[in-house]
Amino acid sequence: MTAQILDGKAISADIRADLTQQVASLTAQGQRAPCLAVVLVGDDPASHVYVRNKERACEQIGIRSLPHRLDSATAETDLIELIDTLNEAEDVDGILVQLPLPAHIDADRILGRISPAKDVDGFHPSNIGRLLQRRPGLRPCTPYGVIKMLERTNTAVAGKRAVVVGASNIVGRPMAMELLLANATVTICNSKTRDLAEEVGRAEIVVAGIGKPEFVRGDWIAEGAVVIDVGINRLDDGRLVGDVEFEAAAQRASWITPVPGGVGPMTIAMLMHNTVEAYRARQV
Ligand SMILES: NC(=O)C1=CN([C@@H]2O[C@H](COP(=O)(O)OP(=O)(O)OC[C@H]3O[C@@H](n4cnc5c(N)ncnc54)[C@H](OP(=O)(O)O)[C@@H]3O)[C@@H](O)[C@H]2O)C=CC1
Ligand SMILES: Nc1nc(=O)c2c([nH]1)NC[C@@H]1CN(c3ccc(C(=O)N[C@@H](CCC(=O)O)C(=O)O)cc3)C=[N+]21
Ligand SMILES: [Mg+2]
Repeated sequence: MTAQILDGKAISADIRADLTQQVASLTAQGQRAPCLAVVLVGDDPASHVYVRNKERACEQIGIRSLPHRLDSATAETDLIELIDTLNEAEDVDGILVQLPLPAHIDADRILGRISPAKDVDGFHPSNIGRLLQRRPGLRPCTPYGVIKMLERTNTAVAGKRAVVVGASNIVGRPMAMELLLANATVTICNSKTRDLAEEVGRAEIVVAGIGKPEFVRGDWIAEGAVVIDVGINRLDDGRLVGDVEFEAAAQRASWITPVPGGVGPMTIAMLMHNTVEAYRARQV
């Protein structure tokens, strides 16, 4: 089998076009535009690129973006003060604090300080708990985007054996919860998993998010599996590759996401979706 490409760039463009229309009809009714505050601490070059991409997506859709670029030496107390101000601001709908934060700042404390109603990343313990309990809330963008991509394959997730490789708070764990919510039978692997090849080989859906270039070998993939690659790894030669050995995996998979142009653009589209959702929820 040779895989069909799950084109995150195209799917995210559809989602963004839909949001553009929604925002246009809100503003045509005389309502203010939704607003996303983006907080960036320090000068990590990759973070600056991501934040610029988010601002560009906002602009395209008609969401107002409110950037806060802070010095790497910013005190945790000052960052908390900024979060509190944004939490209180009537005209701010979403707050995103770009990760990673400098080592002297406790990221969990910061993420936990964001009002759950404005937590468009879906990282607040309250929103994670809501996802766990199948209650409505803001859903983490990357796993939510993966679910939207799976919908495009027109294959049911319910009843499928899904294997998530990676168990971080922002990718693997919420991804596993999303798949469970969609009634898959879910296995979560981590760095202590004894036989990763065997676990992956049983999967009808594989989601890889570990941050190790091409770590998941193509010959581990079961014939006909759907392969979702969340990994973004910049190689020394400047190339961007995923966590899956793409060419070899594509020989066996039914569907596969490329890197770049796969999950990454979906994450940004779902961030925009969450911002509009947070806006609507705050209007009533
Ligand atoms: N496309 C997108 O929009 C996004 C992409 N990413 C990318 O996804 C990747 C993962 O990011 P993130 O979750 O933040 O990374 P973390 O480093 O926080 O987590 C990595 C996870 O992978 C697990 N892991 C590491 N090595 C192995 C192994 N050999 N076998 C099985 N599991 C392993 C770790 O296990 P343990 O728990 O035991 O330590 C951990 O749970 C990165 O490449 C990142 O750039 C991240 C966010 C969004
Ligand atoms: N609070 C917070 N929320 C996040 O969602 C968050 C974060 N912090 N910190 C970093 C990670 C990573 N992440 C990506 C989003 C889009 C692409 C993306 O669009 N990638 C393009 C390529 C971009 C490039 O060329 O480098 C693609 O895959 O096609 C990648 C990675 C969001 N993250
Ligand atoms: Mg830290």
